[in-house]
Amino acid sequence: MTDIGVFVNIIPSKCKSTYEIPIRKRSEEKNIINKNDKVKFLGKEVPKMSFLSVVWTVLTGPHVEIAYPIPNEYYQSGIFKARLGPYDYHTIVSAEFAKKILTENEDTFPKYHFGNELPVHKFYGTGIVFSNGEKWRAHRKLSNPAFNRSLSSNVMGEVVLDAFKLMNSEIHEPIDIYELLQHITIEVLGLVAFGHSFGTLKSKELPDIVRKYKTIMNHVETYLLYVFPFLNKLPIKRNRIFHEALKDFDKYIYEIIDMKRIELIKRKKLNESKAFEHEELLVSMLEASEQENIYIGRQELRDNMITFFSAGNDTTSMAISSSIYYLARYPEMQKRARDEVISVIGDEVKIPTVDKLKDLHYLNAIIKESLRRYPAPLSYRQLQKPTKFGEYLLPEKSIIKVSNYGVHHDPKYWKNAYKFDPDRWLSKEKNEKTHSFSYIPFSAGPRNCVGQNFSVMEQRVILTMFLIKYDWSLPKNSIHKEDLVLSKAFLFRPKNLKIKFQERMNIC
Ligand code: HEM
Repeated sequence: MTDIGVFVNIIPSKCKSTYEIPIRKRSEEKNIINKNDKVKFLGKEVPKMSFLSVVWTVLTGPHVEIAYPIPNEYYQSGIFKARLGPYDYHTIVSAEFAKKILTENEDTFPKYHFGNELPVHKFYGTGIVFSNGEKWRAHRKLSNPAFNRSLSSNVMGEVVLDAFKLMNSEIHEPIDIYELLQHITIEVLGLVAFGHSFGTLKSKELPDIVRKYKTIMNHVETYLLYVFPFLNKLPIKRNRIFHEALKDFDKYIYEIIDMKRIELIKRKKLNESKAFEHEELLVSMLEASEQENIYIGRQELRDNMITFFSAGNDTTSMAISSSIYYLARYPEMQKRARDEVISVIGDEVKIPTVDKLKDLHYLNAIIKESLRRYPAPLSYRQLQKPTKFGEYLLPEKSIIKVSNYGVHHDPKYWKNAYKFDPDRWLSKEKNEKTHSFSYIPFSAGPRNCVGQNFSVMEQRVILTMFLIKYDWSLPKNSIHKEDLVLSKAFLFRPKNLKIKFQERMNIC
């Protein structure tokens, strides 16, 4: 941390700022002075997080907006900025501003392109999450039908039954629930995306390829590598281990892709259709690319498969972990959720059907509330033109982050915003003070989450089966007694969250 000066915002703090922007047809804007082919926008300066607060949040927490609680000043402006390394990041916490960014045409506010040297780019490449324009539209066209065809509560349920076997052999000790859920979701995604079992639940010992994946993710999520990009270029051990793990992981994924392509060609020759109730994502995308006449190359398939695999596992694991955590912390909620599950599904450990899952109103409220408290903080965009947010005018190229976490805790729309309260989703008044964009865990608009139905189904299946099979609680010495403590990763995840499970006595 010697190069602390990188944090310092060189723009002097004053109440008015002046931006010089090449002329466009924007004469309707206020505060414009025409001058020699240039216009000057005199906008009020967006509130800036102090240097010390930024340093503190980077060192102690996962994200700058998680200054807890978010200061009211930022809710009044709806936007604030923080200097991270070489750039100013503008964070939106207003539902109205989020709506503006998310619902406009996807080309007006495209995804921010993280530098090619950054680990996020090296791992995800230019698949659906990070591409823009025509390339993104082609990916999305192939992904939508593929996701609809790959939903299967049976695959998810079978994996949970395997997890129970592993849990029962270790039930005398509190279990790291996030880690277990990661193994469950990796296994589900392996089967759903590639028709491939990674074997994460066969034994406590993790398969080598999954350990490599974790090494990669650990590196990709290291915040300091984004704040100080030069670190990525240093010939240090950490970077070398990352590149080696990435090479091995890629080789593994390419082998699966090649195998599936051959399988598909063989099936075509024999004129066979698969006898499964669902189709693997990879195969569905290959089929859709033929039907739509959209060519998808080997590397693009790799980028998308890796994206689905990764986007789907940490996010869903966090969502279920926080539900399990709150149910451990509030036993009366756990009992109410279990009573509901038993009354709708019965007291037998079995895979629930999709129809029944929809009738679990209280459980669904728990899932919604968990996603409100801890959504996946992802959406980075870059302005292609000067854009007004209320009284603030931001220049072209500004980097914008839509903080769904911030929006989800705005006191304008959420009473006791930091309280976990599933009943807020069931009460009649719930819609009185809301805004259509005050709840956006899966983002919204054209670039919303393509896997949201998949994830919600997975959360429902896993929580339902856990509620029938086990009672659970926080160990006496838990660091999470007062609140969920988060690790310093890029995405939200709990820090060492151990849960004590006990098999219920009266289940069939
Ligand atoms: C609780 C679980 C999940 C949450 C909270 C979540 C959240 C999000 C959010 C906020 C975005 C927008 C990102 C942005 O604007 O940069 C997104 C996009 C995306 N998500 Fe999810 N997600 C979840 C599960 C999944 C699953 C299970 C998959 C796939 C298996 C998935 C695949 C994707 C993809 C491919 C995109 C990019 C869509 C596009 O750009 O067109 N997500 N997700």
